[in-house]
Amino acid sequence: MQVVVPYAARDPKSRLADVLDADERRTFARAMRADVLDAVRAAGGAPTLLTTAPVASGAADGLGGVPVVVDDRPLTDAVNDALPDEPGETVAVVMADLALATPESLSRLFETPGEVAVAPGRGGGTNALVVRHLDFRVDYHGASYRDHRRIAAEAGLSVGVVDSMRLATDVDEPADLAEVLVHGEGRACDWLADAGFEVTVREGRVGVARSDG
Ligand SMILES: Nc1nc2c(ncn2[C@@H]2O[C@H](COP(=O)(O)OP(=O)(O)OP(=O)(O)O)[C@@H](O)[C@H]2O)c(=O)[nH]1
Ligand SMILES: C[C@H](OP(=O)(O)O)C(=O)O
Repeated sequence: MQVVVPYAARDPKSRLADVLDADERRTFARAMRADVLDAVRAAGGAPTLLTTAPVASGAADGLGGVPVVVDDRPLTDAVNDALPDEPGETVAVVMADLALATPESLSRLFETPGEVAVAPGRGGGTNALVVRHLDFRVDYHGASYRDHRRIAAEAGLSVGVVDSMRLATDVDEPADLAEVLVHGEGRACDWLADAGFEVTVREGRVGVARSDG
């Protein structure tokens, strides 16, 4: 399956600016991207990185052999350009900030039936999609899960939904780092631990703290 992995290269993960400086956010975003690319390949997908600006390619960043498309238009326009334009074509879209994605969770998405299959994100977004019909187009940001269901319904397309904690967890805000430390198995989790982040439990609630940052 062709899998488009969108990646904002210029100022990634700006909502983590309170806990990571700009260089750290770039490094952490690259680590998440590498985890996602590894998981896509292990699930049998053929990833293409859809990036807003050129990226250094190399095996160390999980980019060895991955085609890179540079498109600096807004996310929705760039993804729509990559969706099927021939009958019978299938294209998946998997965000580069799904640090908990595993081959198993992605395989479940890829196997979910429907002219459109959706992995909703916590907070109303759309973390991953499989598009098997020409008439579907994306509209990201805001409550995009609801918007994508409406767009599919208006086009008369069937929709499958995958219920997956791993695919629902996009890493946007500092609190999401706890999810990566608790459930992560890859480079993003390792990078956070090396940077001094650890899980805290205060008054029964899980959070993160940085010991040497
Ligand atoms: N190609 C492309 N990818 C994008 C764009 N904006 C976001 N992305 C990617 O889409 C996914 C979801 O992005 P968001 O969480 O909305 O944005 P972000 O830039 O990662 O983070 P914030 O700056 O905190 O909003 C991530 O994999 C981003 O790297 C864009 O304009 N073009
Ligand atoms: C791409 C966007 O991500 P968010 O800004 O919700 O993380 C969405 O899911 O529509």
